[in-house]
Amino acid sequence: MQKITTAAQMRNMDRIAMHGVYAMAPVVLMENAGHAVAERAGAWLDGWDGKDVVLFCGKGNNGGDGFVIARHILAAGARVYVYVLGKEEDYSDEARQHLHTLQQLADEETCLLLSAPQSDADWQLLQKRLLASSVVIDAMLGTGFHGSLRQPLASIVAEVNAAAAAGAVTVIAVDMPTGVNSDTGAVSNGDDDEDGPLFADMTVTFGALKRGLVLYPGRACAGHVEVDPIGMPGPLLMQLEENPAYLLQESDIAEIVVPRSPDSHKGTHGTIAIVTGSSQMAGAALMAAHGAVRSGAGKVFLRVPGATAPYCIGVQPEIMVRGVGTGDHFTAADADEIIAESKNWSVLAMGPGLGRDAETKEFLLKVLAAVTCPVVLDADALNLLAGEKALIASRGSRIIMTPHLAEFSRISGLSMAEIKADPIAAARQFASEWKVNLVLKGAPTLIVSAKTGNVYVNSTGNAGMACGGMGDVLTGMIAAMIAHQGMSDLCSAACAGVYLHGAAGDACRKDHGPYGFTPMETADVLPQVLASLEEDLALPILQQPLIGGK
Ligand SMILES: NC(=O)C1=CN([C@@H]2O[C@H](COP(=O)(O)OP(=O)(O)OC[C@H]3O[C@@H](n4cnc5c(N)ncnc54)[C@H](O)[C@@H]3O)[C@@H](O)[C@H]2O)[C@@H](O)CC1
Ligand SMILES: [K+]
Repeated sequence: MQKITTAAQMRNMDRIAMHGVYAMAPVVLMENAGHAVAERAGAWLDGWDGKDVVLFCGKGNNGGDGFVIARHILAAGARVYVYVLGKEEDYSDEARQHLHTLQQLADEETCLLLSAPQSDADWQLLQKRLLASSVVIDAMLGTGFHGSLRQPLASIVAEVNAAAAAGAVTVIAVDMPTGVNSDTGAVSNGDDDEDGPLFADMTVTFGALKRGLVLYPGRACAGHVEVDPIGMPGPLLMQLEENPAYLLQESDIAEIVVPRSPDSHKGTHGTIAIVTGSSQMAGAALMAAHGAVRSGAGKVFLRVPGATAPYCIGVQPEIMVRGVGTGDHFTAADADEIIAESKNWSVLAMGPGLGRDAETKEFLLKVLAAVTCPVVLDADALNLLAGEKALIASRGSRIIMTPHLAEFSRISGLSMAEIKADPIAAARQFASEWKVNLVLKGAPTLIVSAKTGNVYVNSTGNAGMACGGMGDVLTGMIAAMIAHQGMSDLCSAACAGVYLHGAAGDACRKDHGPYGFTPMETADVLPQVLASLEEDLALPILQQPLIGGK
């Protein structure tokens, strides 16, 4: 599983690598970092031979990495213009040492060392060089960046972005794209194009992923990301255990969503109860139930308020629908019937289209206090339970809450700005206080384990999924995953549901276009997504075809 770190954790790791028992020379770590970029970017670009490269080296250690890169790509046949943006005397010892080595290689033909542009003529020359080159390497700022870009970096970044937009160059970022905060993903100058961040085609990052490479808006600046261990001692990388966060990838999901046993039956795959809806919003209930059906649930029961039932019965034959009571929303009087039935359920999901009537809150409180199966809470259930931390916490981590950002703001009491400043910390804090597994829906969606506090950052999904009903489908999918054969805990089920939901959205984007595909269509491609997940897995021996087939 790919770990995600903060700048402070990286600095700590660097410090132990250099000054602890490992006693690695700083100059060696920097050499490894620069060499890793030359190698990985070279492989990605089909080699350096004959390429004209413009390389910008900032005044910190990110710039020092740049001096190493210059030496390696020169040896590999590139012609390189190196802009040295810091003063020699201000560089760290290791960066200055690499600059000295590079200075010995400088000539007029293949390696030109230049200082920061000052006059109009300098800027015009820089523009010309950018347009005439094929690759730009950004070694201006890495994990040391914060705030908004100062000059001359802001103007250089604007020139690089303009050259890239003109289709002239491929942009490689070293460790972080310049202008992206490595801890938060915040970018220089927010939405303003002026003084904004650099947009890279590829980023080679060191040691571990940085949060700013997986959180938006920074993630959109990074392009293709590769992580290189740069020779850090293995135990140090393993030690990044404090407040760990991980990127969820296909290989992680393939490990938890294992193929079904060939002798399984519908009882093996769970009885999923979706208890939700109101007459105004019957569709939300149906979409949640459909999400569960398409995720392979053994049986799906939909329980809706009595007056809502006529809109749901017969819509989809595989969903077993029944009305409870006679109203158009649930009330406390409906709770006993649900509690009695729940003894046969593997999981209960509530919230989509539930409505926010005070009587429905009484129903929810009564049901939650009595049922013993795991519960998924979404949408209006979250709004109604906003002040009920003690009741939720008393359920012993048997709940998954799935708020989007606005719902999360309402229940946590945090402002949007506070959440966006550090979503990973906000999500982790909430899961710990409420003792729940949390799915904080957004771009990207974060999942927090109630048991461990580990945070998982989803890597699938796209903006086409930003439409009503997608969350309802997700609720049903997560509920079905809880009952999936071999699923070890609620957090794993939440991770699987979120990842597969995003992957299904990505498949729809590919098939239908960037947006306009529906939540029901998204649920419908799930079997194909599961098929691609199983492709690389060996089939259990009994499932291998005996005759023919592949
Ligand atoms: N031993 C280490 O610490 C290693 C560090 N490495 C590299 O070193 C980088 C971190 O080095 P540093 O801590 O020197 O930081 P950076 O090189 O990322 O940046 C530091 C400089 O950025 C300036 N700065 C900050 N915000 C700015 C803004 N808004 N506008 C303009 N300038 C701004 C600061 O004044 C400082 O001079 C990593 O990203 C990585 O590339 C690698 O060499 C691997 C080893
Ligand atoms: K950089």
